[in-house]
Amino acid sequence: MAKNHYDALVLGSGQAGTPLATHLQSLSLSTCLVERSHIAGCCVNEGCTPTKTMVASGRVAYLARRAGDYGVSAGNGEVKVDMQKVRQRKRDIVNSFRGGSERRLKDSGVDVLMGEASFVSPNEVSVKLNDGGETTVSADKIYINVGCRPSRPSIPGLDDLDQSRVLDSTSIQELGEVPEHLAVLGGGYIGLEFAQLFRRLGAKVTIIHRSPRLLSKLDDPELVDCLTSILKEDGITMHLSVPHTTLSPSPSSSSLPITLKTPTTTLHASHLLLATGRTPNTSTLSLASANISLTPTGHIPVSPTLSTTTSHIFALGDVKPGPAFTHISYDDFRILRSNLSSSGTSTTHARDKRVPSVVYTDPQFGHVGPKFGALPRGRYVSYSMPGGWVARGLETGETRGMMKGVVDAGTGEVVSFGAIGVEGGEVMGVVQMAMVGGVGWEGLRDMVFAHPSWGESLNNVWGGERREFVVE
Ligand SMILES: Cc1cc2nc3c(=O)[nH]c(=O)nc-3n(C[C@H](O)[C@H](O)[C@H](O)COP(=O)(O)OP(=O)(O)OC[C@H]3O[C@@H](n4cnc5c(N)ncnc54)[C@H](O)[C@@H]3O)c2cc1C
Ligand SMILES: NC(=O)c1ccc[n+]([C@@H]2O[C@H](COP(=O)([O-])OP(=O)(O)OC[C@H]3O[C@@H](n4cnc5c(N)ncnc54)[C@H](O)[C@@H]3O)[C@@H](O)[C@H]2O)c1
Repeated sequence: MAKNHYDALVLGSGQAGTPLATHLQSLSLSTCLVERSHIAGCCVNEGCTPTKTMVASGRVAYLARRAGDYGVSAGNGEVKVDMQKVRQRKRDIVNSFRGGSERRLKDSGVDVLMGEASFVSPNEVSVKLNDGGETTVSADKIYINVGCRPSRPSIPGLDDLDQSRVLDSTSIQELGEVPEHLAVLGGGYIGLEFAQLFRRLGAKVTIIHRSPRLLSKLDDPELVDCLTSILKEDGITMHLSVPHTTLSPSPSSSSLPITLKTPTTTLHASHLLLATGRTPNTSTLSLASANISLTPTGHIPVSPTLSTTTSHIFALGDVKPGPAFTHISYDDFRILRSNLSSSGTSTTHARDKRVPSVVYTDPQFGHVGPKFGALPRGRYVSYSMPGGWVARGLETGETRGMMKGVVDAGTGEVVSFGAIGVEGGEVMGVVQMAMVGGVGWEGLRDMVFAHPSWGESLNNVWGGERREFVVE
């Protein structure tokens, strides 16, 4: 039975809020968690877990088509996809992951309220309960972990389309059949992962992107261009540098019901995926009642220890500005956990220089370090090596991709690293560890890695194309 006053109140069962709630309760602090939709947040229910589960199906389809390259016969390269089975496999894994989180919360003794939270005052939150009614709870400390939702851009004609064909990153995962022609608006993480997945499952796919290069958040031109050519090789059509698109229903005679017009092209699609970014879930939180104002993008500004302008209220995960990843949200939990103990002096600064990320295309694009355009002033040397130099890649028939390390010319420290490869995320993780441990490029060059592993290529990348440059 829920109480009215708690030591701690957690709003949103995201990647930080769920472990934080159980941790607080384990410290004998009475804790309540409010969640409006489902326990375990976006990552488990509609983000990382389901998408990577579906991407695995796409990879199997890709390999089945290439079976002949390996001397294996698999239906002469003709691959059939049962989308309902792909979806069921995804649903099963999501249910199992969510079930685990629900059990852990229940066992911990945290009070869980399923409903929508909004502030009444700096210490009080009203909860509109999902099964009817409303209640108010108060707490000494409040932790906001409400995440983001897919943005709906304002595009002329969007509202005139048959909305069952207009998809976002959540609804696309519930399709029961493969679209005939998927148009993807936005060439960021979500756009690319779904574009390649549905191409592999059998759809015709076209990406329309605003900027001249895909993946604006990972701006190294050499790496992004490498991944772009791979996606083109996979049969994805791209329209880049498209300043605006207009949409309209196609004439009834057309089998493809969506018409997209850009300044240079007109195309027809069966489905449209909106992958143009995510909006923080702050508009219904009544944050003004807690004396918290928002950034122009609707995020909650925080200090390096994650406190808001109201000192007993903290914000964690995607709802604050900065990189929006599960591992960052979970690290926000770690920072608060550390600071709950008397010796804790943890801040976000420690990780700022070395945020890792992986775009789960195949090959993956793993990256760690600042964006190319955000390298601090200094002298650098970059080393680039094509995937065709990697023994493991040649042996497994997976040479697409490249690796690139950027090194401080004075100290030899690796400043950033990108790996496009089948296990690009794992190789990047090895370099991330080297960066944290102060192992420079020469240490990696001379490290004894097992042969023939992907990691072994870290001996060789420094023999690749070498470029010196200065950031003024
Ligand atoms: C398609 C997709 C794929 C992704 N893939 C990856 C990946 O591979 N790797 C990666 O690191 N990241 C990935 N992400 C991003 C990742 O999912 C998020 O960064 C991660 O979930 C962290 O979110 P969070 O902790 O801020 O909160 P979330 O996980 O977003 O949880 C917030 C919770 O708060 C609830 N909530 C919102 N408002 C209220 C309210 N008023 N009252 C009560 N509850 C509320 C929501 O229902 C939700 O459950 C992906 C995202 C998407 C959409
Ligand atoms: N593998 C992962 O870690 C992973 C996977 C999916 C999502 N995510 C997280 O979720 C976030 C959101 O993903 P996303 O792909 O929606 O956003 P994004 O910001 O990564 O990419 C959206 C892109 O769409 C472009 N765009 C915006 N409006 C447009 C328009 N009208 N026409 C054409 N292009 C337009 C933007 O310029 C931008 O580059 C990611 O940035 C990431 O933090 C992570």
